[in-house]
Amino acid sequence: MIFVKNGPLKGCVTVPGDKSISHRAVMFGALANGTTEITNFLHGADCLSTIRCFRQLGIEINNQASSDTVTILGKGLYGLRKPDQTLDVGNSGTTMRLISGILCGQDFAVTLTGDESIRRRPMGRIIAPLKQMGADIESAMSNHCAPLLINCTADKMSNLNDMLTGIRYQSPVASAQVKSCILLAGLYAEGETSVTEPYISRNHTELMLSQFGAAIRTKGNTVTILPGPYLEGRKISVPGDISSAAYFIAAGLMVPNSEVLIKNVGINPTRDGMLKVCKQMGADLTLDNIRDDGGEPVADIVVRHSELKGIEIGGDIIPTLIDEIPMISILACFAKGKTVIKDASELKVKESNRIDVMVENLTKMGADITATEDGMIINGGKPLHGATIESKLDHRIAMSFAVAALMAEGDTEILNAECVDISYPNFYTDLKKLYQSH
Ligand SMILES: O=C(O)C1=C[C@@H](OP(=O)(O)O)[C@@H](O)[C@H](O)C1
Ligand SMILES: C=C(OP(=O)(O)O)C(=O)O
Repeated sequence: MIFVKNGPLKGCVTVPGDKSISHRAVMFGALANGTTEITNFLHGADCLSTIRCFRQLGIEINNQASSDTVTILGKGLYGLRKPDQTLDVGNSGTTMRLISGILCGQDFAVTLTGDESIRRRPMGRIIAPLKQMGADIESAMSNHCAPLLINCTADKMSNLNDMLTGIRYQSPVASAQVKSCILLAGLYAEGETSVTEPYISRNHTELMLSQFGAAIRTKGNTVTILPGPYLEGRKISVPGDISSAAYFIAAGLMVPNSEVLIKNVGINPTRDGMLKVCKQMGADLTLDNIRDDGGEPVADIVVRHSELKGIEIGGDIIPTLIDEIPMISILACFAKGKTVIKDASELKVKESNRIDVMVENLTKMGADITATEDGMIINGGKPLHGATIESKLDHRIAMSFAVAALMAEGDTEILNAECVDISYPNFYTDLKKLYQSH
């Protein structure tokens, strides 16, 4: 797909539902008793993978493409059935890691796999704690990656009660997927299960599980859950995804004379690092109509073109903006001075190695950017020119460069641009509307 310099961006956009919250709503709805109705569900390929897996596990899910509402007929914590085939999570790390915690609590064996990218991503980070809980979970190729073989049938369990055992886990990484996986296994464990993280990662699991009736509490960086006994189906309204809003925030700030209103965006403080960073860089960015939507804070965001300055980004803010770093690194190319992004080595184990892929592609466009061990250094101010961009089938890379192209002289070609389907199927249409509507 070819993109050219364009702008200004004017008008209003409503981003689709939050990916993390959509996944969790399906999973917890399946484990609850009764009906769960999800509005503003994200119909991206990743969340559809979660729906497909839970259908294979015997859950009835009504999902009409014409409507944003999905209905789950939950069967309770012990209502899943053995699937006939291997479960395929597609490209979704969230599905793979969270479902593994749930499947370790089931009395049937199952194999989990996914696409080529998923089969390269590290699963040792969930295998180790799940094994500590007494689960029988293995990497099929013994390489700490998927396919995963899970067999926690009664005869395989080391615990005399045929159950998982609660653990106190000190996680080496700040990862909501690792944390959520262990907490979900904790629903099926004997005693308390707790996870302590080096920095707090997104807390949607904690907020939503508690609404479903789980006994879960947070103190500092530690979350503790008690087993079962009963989750109750409920209505869930999914806020717009701040990770999708990030592209319009950046485009509005970078392209001269732009003014964009982004409506109904989730601003949970464990996800809002991009807003803080933009402010610190000097952005003209305001939050209007701040409200609570079913336990998650939501706002409308107004951004106007701004002169930005480089800053240092690292430490506890990183998990709160981890998926926005590709976009932030492009923003830094248009800021005055130096931006240093550190403590972000997790970027290397996403859908692609997002440090290398950003540095490689931005260098092709003429940026002054260097990869470091745990991030990147960008000297802003060099004009960008069009280039051929390898998206590496990574949705966040494709979307980030579609925005960079608006500021680059000449054509920018993005290879495999359709991979945005993973989290934002209408992204290019929504972006175009903002610069073509006036
Ligand atoms: O829990 C989640 O929904 C997610 C957690 C993050 O991954 P990690 O837990 O690996 O940091 C994030 O990058 C991913 O897009 C979604
Ligand atoms: C890393 C991401 O997702 P996941 O880990 O679920 O594949 C993402 O959406 O940027």
